[in-house]
This record gives sequence, C-alpha cells and structure tokens, in this order.
Amino acid sequence: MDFTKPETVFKLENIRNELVKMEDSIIFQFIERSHFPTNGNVYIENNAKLPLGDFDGSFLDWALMHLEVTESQLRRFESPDETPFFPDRILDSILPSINFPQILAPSAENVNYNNKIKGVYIKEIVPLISKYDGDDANNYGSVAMTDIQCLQSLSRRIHFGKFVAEAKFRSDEELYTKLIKEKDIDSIMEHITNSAVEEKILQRLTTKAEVYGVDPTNKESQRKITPEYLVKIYKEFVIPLTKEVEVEYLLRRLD
Ligand SMILES: O=C(O)C(=O)C[C@]1(C(=O)O)C=C[C@@H](O)C=C1
Repeated sequence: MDFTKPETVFKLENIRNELVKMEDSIIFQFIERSHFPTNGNVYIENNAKLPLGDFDGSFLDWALMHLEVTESQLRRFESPDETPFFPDRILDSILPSINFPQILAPSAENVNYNNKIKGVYIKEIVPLISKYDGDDANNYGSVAMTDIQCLQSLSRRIHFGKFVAEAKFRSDEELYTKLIKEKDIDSIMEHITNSAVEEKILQRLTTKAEVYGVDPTNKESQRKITPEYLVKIYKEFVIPLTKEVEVEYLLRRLD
C-alpha cells in the first residue's frame, strides 16, 4: 500500500493486510507496557505530584503534546494515515511537503477519535496490560513513552477505518450515497460489518498472543499478554471504535 498511488489504497485486501501487520506492533507495544505497573499518576490532570508549570493536563498529555510538536515538524501528520492527538498545537513541517494525492474525502481530517481512544486506553486497556495495579515513581517517563507508542499504534489502526470506509463506499457508491443521504446510521453500520472477518481477526490474535506473549524458551515464565485480554481489547474497543470511525467518515463523505 502506497499513499502516493491511490489505486493501491482503495483495495480492501491491501487495507486488511495493513491491519494484520498493525496487530504485531500493537501486541509488542502492549508487551513493553506490561513491564510496568498501572502508574495512575501519569494520567491525572494537573497532578500536584507531577508539576508541569502552566500546562493544563496530565503528564502523559504533556509528553504526548511535546512529542507531536516535534513529529509534526518531521512531517508525521502530513501522512494521510496519521492523526494527531493535539491538532491545535502541531506545527508546519521543516521537511518539504510530499504532496500526497487526495485519497480520502476532504472532511476526513475532522474525523478524530483520539480523545476517545486515549480515554478508553487509560480506563480500560492499561489495567488489563499493566504488570500490577500500583505506582512506580522511578518509571513515570518510561511509562509515558510506552503509553505514547501504544496510543499512536491504536490511533493509526482505528483511524484506518477511514480507508476501509472509502474502499467500501467506492465498491457500492449508489447504496452508500442513499444511506448517507438518509443518515441511516444503523444500515450503514450493518453494511460495513463483516462478522466473518472479525471472527478471523480474533482467532488470529489468540494464536499470536499464545506465541508472542510468553518467552518461547521458558514456557513457565510469566505471560506478558494473554489471549483472553488481547481478544477482549480488540472485541470490545479496537474493532467497535474502527467501525465508529467508518460510520462517521461515511456520514461526512458527501460534504
Ligand atoms: O475489514 C473490514 O471490512 C473492516 O471494516 C475492518 C473491521 C476491523 O475493525 O477489523 C471492522 C469491521 C468489520 O466487521 C470487520 C473488520
């Protein structure tokens, strides 16, 4: 898949292959996060234990915002598959623009689920993947950095729903145009859903977690990520959020 060649992007098969590759990044980033406790202090906004001058937010927000400012100057958010958590704070790139062809509808950049993704990650995912529920002040920086890796991978995966939705729209423009004009959210959701594909993803994740989640030379060692939790995270959060992105993108597709 090459964003400078739109014809490679609109093939559902290519998009699904990218989603499969992203599973590995997400699993390995979860494994990195599993070395640390929950460290709730990192997520508390304006936390007296972690003073950040006049910054309004959590330590994680502060680190993520500063990283995004730097990454924006390195052209990260010009790529159509990257969505910033702080769209109001990012800067122009120092590198010359690549001028990607217009692949998605112009309203695509307004579909930004990152606040929701961050909320779900902190509340639902961190407790499942952390080593234990507790605090380790010596690792606040490491935790924030691994959280950022997890969040950026989840964000890319979930916002890939825009490409899936565009491919599906192009495969049956007449049907989707009708449903979009009628704002028939339930029918759009029904048409973008492919339960067999979802089932296959969950089965593959079970196998991957069984293999990647434990030291292969010591099967008795502690599991870093369990199939049960990985499947739960995909089934309850990752896939439903991807579908929400698909529906919202389609609702704005004709704007
Ligand atoms: O592959 C698709 O068709 C998608 O829409 C992506 C996805 C997913 O999140 O993985 C979402 C909805 C479908 O039911 C199946 C899978």
